[in-house]
Amino acid sequence: MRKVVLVTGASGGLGLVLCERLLSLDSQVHLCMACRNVRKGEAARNGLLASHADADIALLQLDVSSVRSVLKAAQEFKMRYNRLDYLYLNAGIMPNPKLNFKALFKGIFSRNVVRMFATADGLLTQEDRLTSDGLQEVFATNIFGHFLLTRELEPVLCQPGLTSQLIWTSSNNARRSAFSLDDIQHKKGSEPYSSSKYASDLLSVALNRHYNNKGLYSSVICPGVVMTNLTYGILPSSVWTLLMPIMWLIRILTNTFTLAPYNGAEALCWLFQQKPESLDPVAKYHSLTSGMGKNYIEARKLDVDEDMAEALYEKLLQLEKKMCKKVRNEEEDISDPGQYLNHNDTFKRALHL
Ligand SMILES: NC(=O)C1=CN([C@@H]2O[C@H](COP(=O)(O)OP(=O)(O)OC[C@H]3O[C@@H](n4cnc5c(N)ncnc54)[C@H](OP(=O)(O)O)[C@@H]3O)[C@@H](O)[C@H]2O)C=CC1
Ligand SMILES: CC(C)=CCC[C@@H](C)[C@H]1CC[C@H]2C3=C(CC[C@]12C)[C@@]1(C)CCC(=O)C[C@@H]1CC3
Repeated sequence: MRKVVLVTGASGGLGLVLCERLLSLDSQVHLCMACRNVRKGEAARNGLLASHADADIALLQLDVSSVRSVLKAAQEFKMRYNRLDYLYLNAGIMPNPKLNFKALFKGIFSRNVVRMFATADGLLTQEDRLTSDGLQEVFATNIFGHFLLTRELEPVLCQPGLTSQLIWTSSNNARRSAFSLDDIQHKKGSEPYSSSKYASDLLSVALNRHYNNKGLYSSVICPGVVMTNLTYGILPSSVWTLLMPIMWLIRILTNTFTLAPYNGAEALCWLFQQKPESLDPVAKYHSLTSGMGKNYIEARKLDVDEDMAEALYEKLLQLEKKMCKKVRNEEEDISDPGQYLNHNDTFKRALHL
């Protein structure tokens, strides 16, 4: 049976390279590229068709940070396909990153240098903002939109007698101390990215608990440090040009500097080829590249506990209920113009007109 695959954030970076690699692994796949920017999506699709002329590649307009867009895209997907075998939850943002140069300089001369380059612990902060739904944008994009998408796609993901996979693009930058159950959106801190990536690790564990019995399996991967728009946004391009030779040297020191998106996508592709039942529900699958440029995968235990995962899952369910109600109420208001006439009548009566 031909597999159906949906990739979020497919217009560039890791998502686009993943699409290319999936088509090379399985030319029969039905590939659906979910992109927020239709023009960019079309350009990406045309690029793929240039090298895979017979491939079945569809586009789906999706802004994961918008509740309305997620609900609409899920509806559209369910009208087009009756099942989904792989859902890659890959779109992600790290807005307005600030690099702490003092910490970087100190770290280079410390015993923790390798760890610092692998995880960026203590090196990065971001400035978050609110979406039009009133959610923190990093949380809405990296976590909540994907959670909602998964829930809305449950009917096509959980088909009797079939298994399916959710694959989250997490990060080495996921850090327990950046996340708080009392502030899951990270309204109060300055590391929303670390918080959201830790939340994805927790959520994957909880989803396994709730959905494995329905044939749905969730995994998280870390692509390593990859040169994409997300990383280029951290420093001015002239600085990156100067740093690139050093970045290649660092690869000898740490296998997490995968650098090329092709290498970073290794774990994403590896999971595509695995039986979901054989995967470890509490592992993170790392794409690694040796100093000689060889790609390989390593599974490392997640730093999560089940109770915390469950508590986050419950909070997300509550938020889902609240946000969907809000959006559906707003839609009813728009589709029932009569009520504005009624408001108008009440207004006129009040003025004795
Ligand atoms: N690069 C790295 O070193 C690492 C990256 N990651 C993770 O990998 C994933 C992919 O990032 P990467 O390829 O590096 O970064 P890019 O910035 O190159 O790509 C991000 C993709 O996500 C899309 N996207 C962003 N916001 C939204 C949104 N609201 N709705 C829909 N799509 C959206 C972008 O679309 P558009 O083209 O419209 O901007 C783009 O296609 C992210 O989750 C990131 O956190 C994890 C660890 C390391
Ligand atoms: C001397 C030298 C090479 C300085 C540059 C250092 C930093 C720009 C990098 C050191 C660790 C990197 C890192 C990321 C981005 C680039 C660094 C901060 C990520 C945050 C990118 C996105 C992730 O999800 C995790 C990465 C962890 C490590």
